[in-house]
Amino acid sequence: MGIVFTRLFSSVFGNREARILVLGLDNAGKTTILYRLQMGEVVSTIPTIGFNVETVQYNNIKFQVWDLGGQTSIRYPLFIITVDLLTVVLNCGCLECNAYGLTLVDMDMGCRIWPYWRCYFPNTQAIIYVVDSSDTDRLVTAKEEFHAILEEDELKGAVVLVYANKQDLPGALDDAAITESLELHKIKSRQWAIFKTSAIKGEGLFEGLDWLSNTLKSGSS
Ligand SMILES: Nc1nc2c(ncn2[C@@H]2O[C@H](COP(=O)(O)OP(=O)(O)OP(=O)(O)O)[C@@H](O)[C@H]2O)c(=O)[nH]1
Ligand SMILES: [Mg+2]
Repeated sequence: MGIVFTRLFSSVFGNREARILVLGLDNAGKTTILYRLQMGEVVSTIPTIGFNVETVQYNNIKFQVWDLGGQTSIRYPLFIITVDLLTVVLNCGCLECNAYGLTLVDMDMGCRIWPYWRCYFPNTQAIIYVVDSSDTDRLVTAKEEFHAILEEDELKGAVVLVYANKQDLPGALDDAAITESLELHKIKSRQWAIFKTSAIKGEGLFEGLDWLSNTLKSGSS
């Protein structure tokens, strides 16, 4: 009843909610972006183990933004072997797996075979994929990672916003070059856009969010 009322209230007053995953290789700038969007400030970061989640209210949409650490990825699940069951569960994010109704018959093996990010995929409306545009050595890895994410069933309906981040650094590739490197033109069945950003300077982030909010609004009745 509560949920029905909330939905009714939301549809009458135009408040929308969207769940967004911020993904990308480690050091791409995901956490810096998250807090730039949320607080308007640059925070000092350490590599994210697990996730950060914050709410960003923008353009009449309440974005629930999940920033998943890039140290682990869909292709390289966490391999944590420990006798301490609690450590295994917390480090692997498998509590979230359970929350989505997945049964882990063998907790230890379950954590090891379940790619870590996948626990966060259900009910996602959009992916923000962050690339370090100056890290040219790892663009191939960033591309492979990106296309593997797009293959995931749970993310088939999600729209994609790419942030070509760290534009302030010398040698950073521009949006056209990142488009080519990530082979964005291979994306056929969903809406996507790329924006040049500098999380440090605060440039491009809200332009991307404008595109995202307009795209999400036009996609929902
Ligand atoms: N010059 C520059 N540095 C940036 C920018 N965005 C982030 N950084 C720096 O890049 C480093 C990594 O940023 P994080 O936000 O921690 O990266 P992350 O993607 O969250 O990394 P993981 O948590 O390891 O996945 C930090 O030193 C940031 O200050 C940017 O636009 N320009
Ligand atoms: Mg981080």
